[in-house]
Amino acid sequence: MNSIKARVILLCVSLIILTALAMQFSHGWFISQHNQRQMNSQVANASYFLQQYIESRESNLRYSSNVITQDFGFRQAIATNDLPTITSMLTNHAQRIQADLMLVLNNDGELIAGNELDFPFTELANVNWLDFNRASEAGQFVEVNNRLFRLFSLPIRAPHQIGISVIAFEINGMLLEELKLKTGLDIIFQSSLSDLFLSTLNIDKAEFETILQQENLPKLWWQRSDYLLEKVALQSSLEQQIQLFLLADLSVFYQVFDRLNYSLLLLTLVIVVIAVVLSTLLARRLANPLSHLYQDLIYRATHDHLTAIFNRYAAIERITDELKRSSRNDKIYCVALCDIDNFKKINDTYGHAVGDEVLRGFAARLKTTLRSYDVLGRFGGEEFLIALQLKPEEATASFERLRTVISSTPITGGSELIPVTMSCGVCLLWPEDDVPPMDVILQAADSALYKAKDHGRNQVIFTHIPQFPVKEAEMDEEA
Ligand SMILES: Nc1nc2c(ncn2[C@@H]2O[C@H](COP(=O)(O)OP(=O)(O)OP(=O)(O)O)[C@@H](O)[C@H]2O)c(=O)[nH]1
Repeated sequence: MNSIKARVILLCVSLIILTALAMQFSHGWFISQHNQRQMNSQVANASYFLQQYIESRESNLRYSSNVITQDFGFRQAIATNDLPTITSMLTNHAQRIQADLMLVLNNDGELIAGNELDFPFTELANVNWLDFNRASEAGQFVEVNNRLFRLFSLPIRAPHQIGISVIAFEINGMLLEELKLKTGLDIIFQSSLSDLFLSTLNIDKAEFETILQQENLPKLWWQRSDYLLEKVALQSSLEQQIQLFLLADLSVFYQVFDRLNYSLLLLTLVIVVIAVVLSTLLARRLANPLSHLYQDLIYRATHDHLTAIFNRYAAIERITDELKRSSRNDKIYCVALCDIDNFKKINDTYGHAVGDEVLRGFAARLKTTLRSYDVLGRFGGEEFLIALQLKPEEATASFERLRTVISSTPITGGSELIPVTMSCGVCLLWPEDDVPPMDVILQAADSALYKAKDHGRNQVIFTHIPQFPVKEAEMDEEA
């Protein structure tokens, strides 16, 4: 592919991919930050909602419980320690106000009676009612028979305090599921001292303990936390043994996030494909004229405009490169300067335009005679530079053939057929010798050319660089 075209396509596609990647990255970063903020605020709202729910249910019960604590018959039953009456009244009232637990303590905090329960009444004896009573103004979470209750107390006065009424509602699985529906989060109550564990998650206490111990923070920027777990500070729970946790499952958020990401990725791919197509079209429109211009410039810089062969500098450059790179082994390198004989006379006789035509014809004839990998360049004026790689025994014949190709047939100039001869000075370079500098080679060839002119023109004179003696024997062999 044209290199300008390839570069334009590469540039456009790289820019698009870079932009798309930056978009993906910033989008991912902002969404995940947004998710994190959303989750934090959802957890905070849920925590507030839970506390409000518990407080409002508690205050409703407080209000309804006042009816019994102020009931004359109830107070009389307590004063006379009429346990059957107290139990029956507590049971009836508890059913009416939907309290799960209604107890009566004496002023010393000892349990006297309670409503009918679905677990042995003796379990209540395990609760430290004295401690509970001390902090009874605020509601308390208390574990009874491996079940969790929210309790509060009310004094029973007649008019002096004759006992304490304890009222509670149970926090059970059903209630937690209901609260989960309202908050959207998983709720976990557990005791730090016993086996009590209530949760909307499908795991047991041991598994939850493992989750608690795990560090849930992602270590690397592309990693994600699967969940957000927050401990809710309970205002008061006896000896702080009851703990409440809220857990947000982040996978739901990430599902939406991933779906968005995949559609963005797809969009990016579509954009990249469109970019490739458009940049190819753009590159074609840009590159074609540019590459023509570039090739034209290169051609002009390296070719002689009259003869359409290499100019002096391009020819010298190629010869220098070949001398550096080529492994000539058994071949010699011949650098020749060939000059049209008495060219001034042609100009003078036929005019400059015909002279130009002769120069063109001369170059063209040499070009068709030489091999494609031989170097032919216009050295200046009517002087030409030729470089051939030959076996030593081929050198004389090859240059003689060139000389004869020129002299044997006249060159057409205008309506004239003009006989032309050339003289050549050839500098021979042997493969085992060091390569002399180019100007030294050219100078040697020029001296040989001068000799050829001096000896009557239309001939080829071979030479060598003085410190690189010519292998006479090999040349003679061929001659
Ligand atoms: N038409 C034409 N003439 C050129 C061009 N470049 C150089 N010349 C002429 O070539 C002639 C070269 O003349 P000389 O240097 O005296 O050489 P010569 O007449 O060939 O004589 P010898 O080289 O000694 O055989 C000059 O008259 C230049 O003006 C060219 O591009 N076109």
